[in-house]
Amino acid sequence: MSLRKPPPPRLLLDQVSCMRNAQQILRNVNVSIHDGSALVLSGSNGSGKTTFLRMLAGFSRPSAGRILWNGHDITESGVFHQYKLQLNWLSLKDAIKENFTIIDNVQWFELLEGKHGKSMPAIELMGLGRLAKEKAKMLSMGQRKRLQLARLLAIDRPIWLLDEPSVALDDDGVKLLEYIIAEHRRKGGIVIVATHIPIDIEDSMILRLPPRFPRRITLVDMLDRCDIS
Ligand SMILES: Nc1ncnc2c1ncn2[C@@H]1O[C@H](COP(=O)(O)OP(=O)(O)OP(=O)(O)O)[C@@H](O)[C@H]1O
Repeated sequence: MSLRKPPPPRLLLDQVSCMRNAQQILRNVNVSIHDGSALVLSGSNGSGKTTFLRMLAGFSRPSAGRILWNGHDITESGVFHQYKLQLNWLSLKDAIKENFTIIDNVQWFELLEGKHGKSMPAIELMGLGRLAKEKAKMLSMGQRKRLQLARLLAIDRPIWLLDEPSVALDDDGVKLLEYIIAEHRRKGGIVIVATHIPIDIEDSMILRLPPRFPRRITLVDMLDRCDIS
């Protein structure tokens, strides 16, 4: 019998609640996330998936509870400085420079990381090798998503926060996405993904957020709805 203690979670959400626009979006969420694991956030439009990711990225604070990274509260400034360097954020806003080439769009981020040499292999893996010297403005939506994923690989940070990563990808693109997620986890990385479209992520934890209810009707709403003619 082994008496070795299990490792503490890399990320721990402890009774986390979150408000947005004066509405309660998340209530008392508890999740332990270990190296190599994946958390999938699902739920209808407006249920709070992006809000959840934004909170993990430190763009907003929990209204109650704590998010701990290596046992430290990420809202403490000394901790946040280190924590944010662990994050790789992919969102629908793609931050692609239209007049830069595809390779420059990736290398620019890699350079900011003080890294070198991963951009071209990442671009090739994502199937954009032949387009590397083209301007980004000529890319299709799916190719832009592939470019974002290449950037994710080139930057190579341990915690991936992915907001609808499969949107606009074709079947092969989704398979590549599933592959790079599996590889990242195999190396001990963490993946937290908000998605409507089913993605094949082995042994993932699933957090289904309940649908939002419309907020209470105010006097202004009622006046707006009055048909005064
Ligand atoms: N910029 C904002 N300011 C205030 N409230 C917002 C803002 N963006 C979203 N919300 C509100 O927060 C709630 C959760 O939105 P969120 O974007 O997190 O949902 P989601 O599950 O990611 O939705 P979708 O599936 O449509 O992407 C919604 O009720 C929405 O109206």
